[in-house]
Amino acid sequence: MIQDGEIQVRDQLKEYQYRGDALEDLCFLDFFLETYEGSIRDEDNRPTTASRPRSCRVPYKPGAGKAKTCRVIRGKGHETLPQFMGQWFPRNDDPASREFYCASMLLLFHPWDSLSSLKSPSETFDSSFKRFYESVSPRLRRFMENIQFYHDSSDSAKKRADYTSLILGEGEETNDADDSNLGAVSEDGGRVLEAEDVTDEDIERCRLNSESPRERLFGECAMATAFDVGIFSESPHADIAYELPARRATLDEVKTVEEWTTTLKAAARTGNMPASFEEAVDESFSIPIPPPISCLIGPSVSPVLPAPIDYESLINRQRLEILNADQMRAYMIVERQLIVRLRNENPKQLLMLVLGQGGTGKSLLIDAISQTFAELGISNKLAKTASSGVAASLIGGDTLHSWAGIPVNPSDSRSHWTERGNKLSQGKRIRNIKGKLLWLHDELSMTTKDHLCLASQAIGKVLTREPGSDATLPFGGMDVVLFGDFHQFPPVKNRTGALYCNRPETDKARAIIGREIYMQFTKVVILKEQNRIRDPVWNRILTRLRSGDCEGANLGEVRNLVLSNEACTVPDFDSKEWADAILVTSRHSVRSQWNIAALKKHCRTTGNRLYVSQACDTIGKTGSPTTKAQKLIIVGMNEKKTGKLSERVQLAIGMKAMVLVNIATEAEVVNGTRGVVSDIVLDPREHVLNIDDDGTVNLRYPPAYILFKPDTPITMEFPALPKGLIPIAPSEATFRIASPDGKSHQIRRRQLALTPAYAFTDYKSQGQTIERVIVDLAKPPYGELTPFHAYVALSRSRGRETIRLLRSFEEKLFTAHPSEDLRLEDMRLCSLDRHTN
Ligand SMILES: Nc1ncnc2c1ncn2[C@@H]1O[C@H](COP(=O)(O)OP(=O)(O)OP(=O)(O)O)[C@@H](O)[C@H]1O
Repeated sequence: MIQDGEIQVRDQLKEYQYRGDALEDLCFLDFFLETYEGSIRDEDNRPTTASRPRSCRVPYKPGAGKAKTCRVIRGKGHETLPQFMGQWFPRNDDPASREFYCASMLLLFHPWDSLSSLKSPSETFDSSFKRFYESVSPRLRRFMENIQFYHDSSDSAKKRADYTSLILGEGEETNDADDSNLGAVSEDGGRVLEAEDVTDEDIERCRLNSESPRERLFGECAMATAFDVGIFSESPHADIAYELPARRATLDEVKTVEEWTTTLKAAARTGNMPASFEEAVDESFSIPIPPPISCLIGPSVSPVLPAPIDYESLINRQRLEILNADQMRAYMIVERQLIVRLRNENPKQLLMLVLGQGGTGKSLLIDAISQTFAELGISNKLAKTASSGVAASLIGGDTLHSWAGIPVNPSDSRSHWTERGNKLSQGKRIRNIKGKLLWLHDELSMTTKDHLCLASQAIGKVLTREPGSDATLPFGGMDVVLFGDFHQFPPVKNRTGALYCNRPETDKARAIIGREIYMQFTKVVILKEQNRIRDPVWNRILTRLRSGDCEGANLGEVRNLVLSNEACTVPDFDSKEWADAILVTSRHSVRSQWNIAALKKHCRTTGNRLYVSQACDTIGKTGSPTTKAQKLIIVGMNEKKTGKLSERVQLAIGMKAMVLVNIATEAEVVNGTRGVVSDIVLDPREHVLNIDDDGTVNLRYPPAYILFKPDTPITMEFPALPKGLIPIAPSEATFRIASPDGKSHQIRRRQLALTPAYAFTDYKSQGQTIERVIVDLAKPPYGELTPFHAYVALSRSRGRETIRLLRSFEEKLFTAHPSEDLRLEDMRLCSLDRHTN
């Protein structure tokens, strides 16, 4: 410090030792927390003010060498954060440093004048500390516990870092031959993770800690609000008469389900969906293409032309009456184009955008176009995709990546990306694209410039082999209609990748080409009539939210829907309408905790049992069970690294569920399909059931199969099963883990690819109409919440009667425009819309 113009070395030990008598009872830590050094002279002469009483000052004792300064006692609310320089304090559980630890604690927390007063000459620091500790205040005791907590936390973090460092990066060779090596000694002689180091408690702790504490807390706070407002309640289990546990499958049944699964997988691969199981097992099965139309597509070399077909008369005009003016405008552009194509009249390629707010009927229009293809008998000539699995399942399509066989990060370093990849994916791409007349793609807002370029390359590549294609045109000349709403989610983790972002200086070649292709979509129809939202006030709020123009009155209306606000009309969450309400949240932590609570509520009210399906993990080709050390590594892994199959899946009969993989076909039961679990049949090995006091059945193996009833009825039927039900057996995935000895191990996991569907993340909610929705827009612990999140979540239901917000929100979600690029693009698109007919 500088005193009287000179640099003085501060001696905090001396300052403490020479503290005035009034501060005698302060320990070393409190001395610095509760007092600071001030000047005697200046402060004493200063007049007091009514709002700020003069601080209490205590002079140092003589000998401190501080005649001009004193200690000033800090006022209320004036807090200090001490910073301890150098190494952290010793730990309390290491005998080797015990005396040092006790001396340090006494020095810090026991008031002293000289070091010799901390203990008598005959005793140890340990015994003096023990005496002191018995009478110390709870506050100081907590400080000591926190000092030790630092050591406990760093031990756990180190242990976890050791374990997680074992998780293997991609692309390494597997070594299934030697899977018992986890306890080996590494080449440099260091000891590696021993299986017996790990206990069941370690595994459970790791499972609980797989989420960050802040994320978990965020979820717990959401749940606390949900319990407070009566969405959930903790009722005792004792009075509930649960159903008898599910039956076990017979071996014959297991065999049958295996056959079904194999057949469904094969059907999904070919894209040819049989109408019945019998048809599927018939090897000669294939979708019949109606001869009159298919023979007209492609070059017509036959000298004898069949009589022209009146295509218009084959289309049911009555069903189109539902379409409003803009929907009809867009529909007719597509129909006219299709008929000209079918007549082989070489029309100009159609590249059209159909845009519109959530609920303006884009999906309905896609459905109307699909039905026209069906009525003309050419459903196999229509391709439908979306950016996400859920949106794809809503329109009966596939994800763009899966349909066009686009790898995650395609590179053209050695050869063009379309020429690489295994035969299976190349073959699938050809089957999907070949012969298509029209490609409809939904959820445009999440499609990047890169995606559009890649899709154009994939389609162009396949069509080069087709007569009538034009390699100089994007998509090889195929007609394309893109659907969406740019005010919904932009591309994940790549906002500037959105089609409306023009970044020629920074974009790479592929994005620049994608943007060029996008600019060729000059036919634009904007759907304006709102069909989902029936509440004009809510519609106005959402329209303003899209451009960040909400005002005080709008915000007031939204606040009135926050369940914890007094002005909010809290619905009866046990009523028929609200019992099925779905939560939309930005965070997985809230989603997963909500799903568990909702499933328990379902079980309590219906008497259906809760089952916990534990994934069956085995090691590579040997099939031996995983060791505890391996289990510890695996429970800490993100689901993205375990083939998207969860370690545990909660299940109950009657549960609302969502399928997480493409199970039955590319068009019927796919990733994102929602429905209800109508039966659970256990694995035949499940002899002795492990049932908790609350009736929960902890399964040792995933069930042999469940019966699933999709919300959208399926056409396929299975022998001996009621119509509309589909059996779902556990899916399989393989992934790798590594041990520190450099050996890697392939883990094979069997688990049901299913999740309870009482809560969705906002990304998964995009495109869905949800009759009753509870939206969570609270500021998350990490990352940001944008107006896109708010708009997507709040536009899922019909109005103020059917929407509630769980917690309060930040106003800027409603008052900031989501993107300047989008504001400019909106103007350009409006102008194109006016000129499209
Ligand atoms: N012309 C119409 N007449 C009556 N109802 C309609 C019409 N168009 C759409 N709907 C209904 O409005 C609701 C929303 O339609 P749809 O899901 O097609 O909207 P969307 O534009 O695809 O929404 P999102 O952007 O959220 O996916 C649906 O229940 C649909 O049946």
